[in-house]
Amino acid sequence: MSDDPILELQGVNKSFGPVDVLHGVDFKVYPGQVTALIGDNGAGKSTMVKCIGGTYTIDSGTFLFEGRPVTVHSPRDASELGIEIVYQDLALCDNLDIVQNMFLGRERVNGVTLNEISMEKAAQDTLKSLSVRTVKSVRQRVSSLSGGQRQTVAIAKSVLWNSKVVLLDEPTAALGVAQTAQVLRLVRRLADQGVGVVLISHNMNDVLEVADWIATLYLGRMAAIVKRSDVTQTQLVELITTGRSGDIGMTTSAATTSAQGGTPQ
Ligand SMILES: Nc1ncnc2c1ncn2[C@@H]1O[C@H](COP(=O)(O)OP(=O)(O)OP(=O)(O)O)[C@@H](O)[C@H]1O
Repeated sequence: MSDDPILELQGVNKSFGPVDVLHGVDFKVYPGQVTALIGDNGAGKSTMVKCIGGTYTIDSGTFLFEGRPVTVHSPRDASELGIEIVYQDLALCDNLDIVQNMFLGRERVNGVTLNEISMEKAAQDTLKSLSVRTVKSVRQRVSSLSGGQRQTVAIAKSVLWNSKVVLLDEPTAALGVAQTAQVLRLVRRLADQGVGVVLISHNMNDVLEVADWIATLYLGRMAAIVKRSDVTQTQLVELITTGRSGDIGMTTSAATTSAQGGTPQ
């Protein structure tokens, strides 16, 4: 497993007119690990995710991908690097089946139109590689799937396209207990395949269960990035609500950088 981050933000700032939203944000995503991104409403999580996904362009700071500075000006730039965002409202088409959804807009690869049989097999193989057993047939229409199954299809789609970093926006927000457990297992398997996973979540139980690293945004600043094993739920709640927690609270870039000096054991 690599000790080098696959994606890194250094001192990133983003404003909307007079509204400063992100201030000097540092962030790292490691391949094969889950980094949770948490913070109160309005802390700047969505803005940060949209900067990573190319919906917004950063005003200043450095965006590194696989160690090289990159400019991400559009979702296309991000997806060409291998960055995929699975939004909460899942961009799936209800009237299409699982295969059609997984290949939507990408039916041609390197100028070659894929045939139905190869698309069906690729969809099946991807679900199998993630040990997904809850989906009976890849020819099932998405409208007939449960919330958990829909999340599964959206996450599997990112694997099918060899994404290197996948950001999941509140993937369990609308799910019950059993489906949440299923999706969290899938999140772990995604990381086990070497993907750098970012989990945006308000749910502390989910975060504590699945994350390797936890990054807390507070009023647009990175309050702390800590190893899951080094933090308690109480400390996380303090970080979210005050930006500090005893000796965990770190508001400087230097502190954040040293906190992420290595991968968790
Ligand atoms: N396009 C915009 N123009 C002006 N202000 C914006 C814009 N987008 C976000 N903001 C402001 O930036 C701040 C951070 O918003 P953002 O949606 O990134 O927070 P969040 O952490 O994702 O919140 P939530 O958990 O509620 O989704 C908020 O104060 C918001 O009002």
